[in-house]
Amino acid sequence: MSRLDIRELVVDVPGRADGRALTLCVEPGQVWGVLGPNGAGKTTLLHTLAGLRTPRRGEVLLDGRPLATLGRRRVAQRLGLVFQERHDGFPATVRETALIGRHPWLSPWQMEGGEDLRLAEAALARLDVDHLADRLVSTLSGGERQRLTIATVLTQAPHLWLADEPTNHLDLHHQTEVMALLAGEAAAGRAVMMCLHDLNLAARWCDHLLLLYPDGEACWGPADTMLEPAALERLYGQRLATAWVDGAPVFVPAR
Ligand SMILES: Nc1ncnc2c1ncn2[C@@H]1O[C@H](COP(=O)(O)OP(=O)(O)OP(=O)(O)O)[C@@H](O)[C@H]1O
Repeated sequence: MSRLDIRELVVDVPGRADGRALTLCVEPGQVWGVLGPNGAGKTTLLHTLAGLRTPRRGEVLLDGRPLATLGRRRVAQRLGLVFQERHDGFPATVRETALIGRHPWLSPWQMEGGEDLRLAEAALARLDVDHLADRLVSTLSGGERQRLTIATVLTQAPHLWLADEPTNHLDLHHQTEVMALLAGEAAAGRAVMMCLHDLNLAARWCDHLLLLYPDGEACWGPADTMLEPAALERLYGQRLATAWVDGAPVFVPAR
């Protein structure tokens, strides 16, 4: 299983001072939530951790080796990224799209085999989009498209998930299903880091939290130490009312 070491990392948010450098480890079995208001740098951080953007300072190690020294294929065999934005290059069916998740495991020009297809079909069923397998992606609803994105990363079978708002567009049931899936991945020894706007999903499912402030300040640690109403109110510039339900805090905007 894989771990990500983040050392003295300053992500390159254009026009912003460095703020606090991040030093933390995302370890097998952990579920990290990244919280912060719009523009705080959550997506920029995730893309930096995936090696798609160069940090301003510091480094990211995947299994002890600097990300920058690993080939993209090696990275993609261990690390899966659920993008927030999607740009479909050419017309493809749902099944063909899920199979893209196998590309890091195939040599150039190698066709997908029976086992690849089995993994893709299982992932589509897990995300409840198997009945859409022959449909063109362009015909899907927003929530169906989001579930396909997650099914494609599940087909990729990474050790480490970086997920940018994985519950975007999802109804309540499918939000819960996706959070349970990601928690299950962690329980199976993989690691998860995800950006979330829903504090309550974070409180219920994440065991570690990273709070990113718009000025580049940050704090992180075990979720139960980070879910301080005053810190969260400062994070979002929003007063909150707090209740306890099912053993987890629930945060509601105060009017
Ligand atoms: N290429 C770019 N040029 C200029 N500014 C950029 C560029 N890319 C990102 N930014 C800015 O960097 C900041 C951080 O963006 P980022 O997408 O990481 O925020 P975020 O926390 O994910 O926001 P959201 O919650 O809205 O998704 C934003 O203010 C954004 O406008």
